[in-house]
Amino acid sequence: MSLLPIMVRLLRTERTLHHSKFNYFSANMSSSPGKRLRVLVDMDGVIADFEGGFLKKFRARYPNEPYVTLEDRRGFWVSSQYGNLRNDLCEKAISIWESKDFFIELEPIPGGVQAVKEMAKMENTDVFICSSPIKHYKHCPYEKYAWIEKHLGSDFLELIVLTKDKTVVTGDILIDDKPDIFGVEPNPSWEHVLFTACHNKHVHPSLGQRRLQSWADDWRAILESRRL
Ligand SMILES: Cc1cn([C@H]2C[C@H](O)[C@@H](COP(=O)(O)O)O2)c(=O)[nH]c1=O
Ligand SMILES: [Mg+2]
Repeated sequence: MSLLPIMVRLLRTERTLHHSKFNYFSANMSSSPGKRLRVLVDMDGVIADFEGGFLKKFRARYPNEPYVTLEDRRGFWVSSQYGNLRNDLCEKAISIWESKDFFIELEPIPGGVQAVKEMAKMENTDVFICSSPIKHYKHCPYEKYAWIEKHLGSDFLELIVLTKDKTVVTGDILIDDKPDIFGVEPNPSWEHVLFTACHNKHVHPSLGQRRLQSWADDWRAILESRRL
């Protein structure tokens, strides 16, 4: 087993602690009520129900094929779990999210839209939607923009970051359902708060990693803790 991912996580945790200590002292010294915060919010699995939308469309298109219930989902990659079920199911799974209307028709995750709107109105707070598009770009990027406009409003069209590599985006917090987020930047500026989803419920958080169980959970407290 490679020790590299563990060492990277340890370094990130150390960096997070260092940041919070630094911010604590600087906040106290300046008697400032708190620093300006930049929050990055993921789309799929955080505000848009990718898993529910996928399962519904997979069962409708392939009614005679086996499928994985949301209860039995394990691991971030749906395509891998379906491929493990039977080789050809990997391609069939991919065909679902490569289809027109897949992304635009995703249902909002309960409480997500309201929370993001509220967050964006908070004083000293900048919110960006940070999402990874698929490489099959015919529909996905367009539909991600359309989804944001439909559910969050046109003002949020200014606040979208589409990237395969979230480590190059700077921010204080990244709320994301993917347990391992790596890229070219070994020390991303953000603290990754893991948003609970069917596929990561059983994942043990890495050292010091915080979770947001749902949008009913205390996301405001998590934001405020980074402001100190
Ligand atoms: C589960 C799964 C997802 N994808 C794609 C679909 C989305 O465009 C991204 C995930 O984006 P996020 O910003 O990290 O939420 O990944 C995929 O290609 N294969 C999969 O199995
Ligand atoms: Mg996601």
